[in-house]
Amino acid sequence: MEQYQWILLLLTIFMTGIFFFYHQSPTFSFYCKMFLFNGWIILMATILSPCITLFYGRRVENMKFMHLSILPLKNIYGIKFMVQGSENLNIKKPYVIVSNHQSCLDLLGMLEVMPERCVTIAKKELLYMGPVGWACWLCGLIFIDRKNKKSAMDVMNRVAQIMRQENLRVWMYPEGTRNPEDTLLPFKRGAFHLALKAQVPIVPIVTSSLKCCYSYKEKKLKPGNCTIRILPKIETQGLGLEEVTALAESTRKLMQETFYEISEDLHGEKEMKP
Ligand SMILES: CCCCCCCCCCCCCCCCC(=O)SCCNC(=O)CCNC(=O)[C@H](O)C(C)(C)COP(=O)(O)OP(=O)(O)OC[C@H]1O[C@@H](n2cnc3c(N)ncnc32)[C@H](O)[C@@H]1OP(=O)(O)O
Ligand SMILES: CCCCCCCC/C=C\CCCCCCCC(=O)OC[C@@H](O)COP(=O)(O)O
Repeated sequence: MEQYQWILLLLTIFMTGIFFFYHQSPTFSFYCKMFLFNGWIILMATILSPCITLFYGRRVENMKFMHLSILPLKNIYGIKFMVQGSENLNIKKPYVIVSNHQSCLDLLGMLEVMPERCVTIAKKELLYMGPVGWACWLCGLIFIDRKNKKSAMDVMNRVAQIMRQENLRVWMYPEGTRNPEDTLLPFKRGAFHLALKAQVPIVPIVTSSLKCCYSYKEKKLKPGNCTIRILPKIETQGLGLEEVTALAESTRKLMQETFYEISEDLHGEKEMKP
């Protein structure tokens, strides 16, 4: 046999193996789906980043490229978002969005409802993910070093200074990390310091439990319907910095109640856990 025929034969055996295992093992099919999910993001970032650098440079408007390139993932994986309360985002001025963070699927939900001129606060590690980090930087994401609290706070304080000047909305995950459980983690205070310092409102956005579509523990990724509820803004004008903790607590309580209310598999769950 010629060399290329050997290669074709090996490739066919390899693909048949993948096909076989994909249907035999749920764990293997989960990893295949995750590979495709991350692979798609890396591919899009690799193709688009050089073009965006060349034509636009770093600007918050590039977020629409992220939106367009990530959109197909929603259809590929059959994840449907029902959005409630969109009218609550009809605010012309800057504001801080606080949202719960369950898994990588939150990226799809975030892009589904993200208003114009909105940047996300993200962990610094994302910046080192090659083309993905480059794409995030081009879209204006703001990176914080969670291990270096002082520098993280400095960055946040600078954001507070510029968000009114630049008319920016800021998207934050106050839990500070992904949390697949049904009880929200205690809120970090960065988002609330930001809103109070810039004297802008807070808009809480809650995504219902994603367990119907995704669970890393159970190695599950399947089509499903989720609800995203945008709550009315919480005004911060006139509030002092001494009220940060109370504001963070009351916002968390409101979001936890909303989470139980909109998560179908948690209906009836009323008890508030600490
Ligand atoms: C174009 C093509 C595209 C294709 C490719 C697409 C790529 C797609 C990729 C997209 C990626 C999407 C991005 C998603 C990423 C999401 C994340 O990374 S989430 C993780 C990062 N985010 C956060 O961690 C935010 C939340 N954290 C905080 O807000 C924190 O408060 C903190 C600012 C990091 C500080 O940390 P820490 O000290 O642990 O925080 P606290 O416990 O809250 O505070 C302790 C203490 O300090 C006071 N304080 C907090 N902030 C301030 C401040 N700014 N100024 C003054 N004081 C502050 C706080 O009050 C506490 O004091 P106290 O006395 O105890 O009350
Ligand atoms: C040339 C070097 C190539 C490096 C390749 C790196 C591979 C990167 C793979 C896929 C990139 C997909 C990025 C998806 C981003 C999803 C956002 C997200 O969910 O971030 C997690 C963060 O909110 C919280 O982090 P932790 O829960 O604290 O952890």
